Amino acid sequence: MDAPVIDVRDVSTTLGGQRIHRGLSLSVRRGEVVALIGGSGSGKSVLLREIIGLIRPQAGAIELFGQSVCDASPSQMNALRRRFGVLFQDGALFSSLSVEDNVAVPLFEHSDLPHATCRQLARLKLAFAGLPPGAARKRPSELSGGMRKRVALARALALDPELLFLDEPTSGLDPISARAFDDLIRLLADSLGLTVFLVTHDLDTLFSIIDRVIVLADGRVLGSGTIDELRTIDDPWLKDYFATRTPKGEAIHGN
Ligand SMILES: Nc1ncnc2c1ncn2[C@@H]1O[C@H](COP(=O)(O)OP(=O)(O)OP(=O)(O)O)[C@@H](O)[C@H]1O
Repeated sequence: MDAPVIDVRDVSTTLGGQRIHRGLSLSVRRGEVVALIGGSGSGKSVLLREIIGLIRPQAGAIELFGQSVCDASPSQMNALRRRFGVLFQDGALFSSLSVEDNVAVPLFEHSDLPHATCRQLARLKLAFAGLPPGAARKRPSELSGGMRKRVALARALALDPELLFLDEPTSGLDPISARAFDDLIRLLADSLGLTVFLVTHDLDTLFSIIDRVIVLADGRVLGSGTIDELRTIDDPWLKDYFATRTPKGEAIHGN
């Protein structure tokens, strides 16, 4: 069997004197679309930042593609970064750059291609993310929130990653744009064979595009599985969470 694409083992994290993760373990296989859920402050975003090497946990091991993140040298981390894309909650676009240059930045940084070629590739990624050609020369501030999310997604895809991290991808979007964005993520995962790991509060995302849900509580993984499997867990937060939405025959994607 393939080694997991993401492997988190026994991670413990304390930040500002607060224990956030207490021996947390999870893994994600190639091609899975996995959502991480949990109450506010349960440590989802911190875990995401640890997995991508921005924060170092006090204890435990994190591997991406079989390579340790915690022990990676700067050049090893750089090589790892080329294999994954990240879409942060606020998009983190550069307001002073054009949309196409925002998407081209990873190519400017990680390839030896001429800038004109990087921009051509950026325009392809923008089309892939569903943006019209006219958007490329605009500034991010001239686009709608939904379009800016798509620019950020195009940038996360700039280096043709195998793995995509998304932090609250549908936050701030109206329901129609949110569902369209969900559909785009699933389409990309299916057509490119991407592994997707996302943090979300959006139940519609879980019901529509996710293969497996991982629940964080009390600094550990409370459960992992399809929504139907998680409904059987006797936990007050989880029961309240799912009670906000009754099943309408929506089936979670098979696992
Ligand atoms: N740099 C930091 N220094 C100190 N504490 C931090 C830091 N970053 C996060 N925390 C704390 O860690 C805890 C977990 O934060 P995190 O952002 O991971 O929660 P979350 O599960 O993503 O929450 P939400 O769903 O509300 O976004 C919070 O109590 C937060 O205040």
